[in-house]
Amino acid sequence: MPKIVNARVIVTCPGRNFVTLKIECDDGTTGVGDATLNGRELSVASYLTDHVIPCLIGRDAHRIEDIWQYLYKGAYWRRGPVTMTAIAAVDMALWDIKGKLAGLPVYQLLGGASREGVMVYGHANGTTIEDTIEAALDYQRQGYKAIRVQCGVPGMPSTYGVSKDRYFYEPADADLPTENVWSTSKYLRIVPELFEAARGALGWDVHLLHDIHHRLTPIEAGRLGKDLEPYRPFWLEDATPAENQEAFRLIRQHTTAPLAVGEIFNSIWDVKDLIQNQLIDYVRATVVHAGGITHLRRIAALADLYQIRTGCHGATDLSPVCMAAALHFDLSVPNFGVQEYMRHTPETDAVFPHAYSFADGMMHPGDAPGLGVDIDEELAAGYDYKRAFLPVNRLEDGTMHSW
Ligand SMILES: O=C(O)C(=O)C[C@H](O)[C@H](O)CO
Ligand SMILES: [Mg+2]
Repeated sequence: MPKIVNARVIVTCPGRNFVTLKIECDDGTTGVGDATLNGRELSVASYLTDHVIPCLIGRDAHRIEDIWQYLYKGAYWRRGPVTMTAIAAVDMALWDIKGKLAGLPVYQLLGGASREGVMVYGHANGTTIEDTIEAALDYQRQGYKAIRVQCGVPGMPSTYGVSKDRYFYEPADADLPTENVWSTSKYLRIVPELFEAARGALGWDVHLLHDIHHRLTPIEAGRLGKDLEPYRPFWLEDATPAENQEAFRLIRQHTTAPLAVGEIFNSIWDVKDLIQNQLIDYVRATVVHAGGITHLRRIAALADLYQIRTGCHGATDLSPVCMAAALHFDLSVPNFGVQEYMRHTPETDAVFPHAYSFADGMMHPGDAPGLGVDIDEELAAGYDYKRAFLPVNRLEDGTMHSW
């Protein structure tokens, strides 16, 4: 048996913070797992170092399911983003080790490829509709088959999804939370105009996506869905906060726009009612925040019964280790829908050398044994952790709102 003899957490900041778990077996085989929780990074680092790693030493690295159950049930305190991100990191690292020992890429261990490649969507954004369309045309020229469109809201100094850089979006931008301002009525006016312009410029052969980022009430989301229906959106994401899964029923009653939700979900219980009542079309839970490949497969299997497809979160705060794990998952599950791909900076890519690749709107995890990704520890050591927070959001009168 490959016995776990060592595990350590590596915190690095090649442009943004990443937390990585590296597990080592007695034969020298190592595996890596992403443990990054944006804006709360050190809590997961501590959870792993202080409470998980001591329990891993001496265990059989092949027993992925048993270790998952041990960490989930054994903590007594179940679920939550910190716990589930820590479990995910262990799970990813163990799949990586199993693949390396088998001499196979992880997707082969998950049942093999169910498709030739993984369709990804890129992020087109700009302060104005014109800038956003220009960015979207650039993505279309690069071969993207699916593009998320977000633009600034006139009268608002900043808007979610609009970045300073064309390709790299970093919302965790300050060592104390930046304060944004939000107006639902102004937002609801601009988005249909954006979609009309996007269809006019890009045509109908490209999928258009949009992220509402938890800001609307269910009935406001129903209104927006209706307004966007003529432009055939691929999905509307995070229309309303999802703590109350029932809220999506009201949106569903008013629009046929497909609904996606789940990037902040951490377990199957967050999405169970949404799936079983067929209130959504895409589940956005991803490997790092939802308990690893082992747990995400369980979520996908439940979703598949109800013809709901996957659409994993893939923003830049999910490290290339998570991206690799997500691509193995995406390639193998029968009910894959789309994968988000917000590319990492060259500094990040250098710290995490990886086998995955992009061509013609599709990605592939590559055929290196394991996850096909590693961390260059020497390079990582050159980038010290830098405290960073996600923004907070207020209405124009100062009331706190969801960011
Ligand atoms: O990529 C998306 O759809 C997001 O909503 C990005 C999130 O704001 C980001 O990952 C938060 O850390
Ligand atoms: Mg989102």
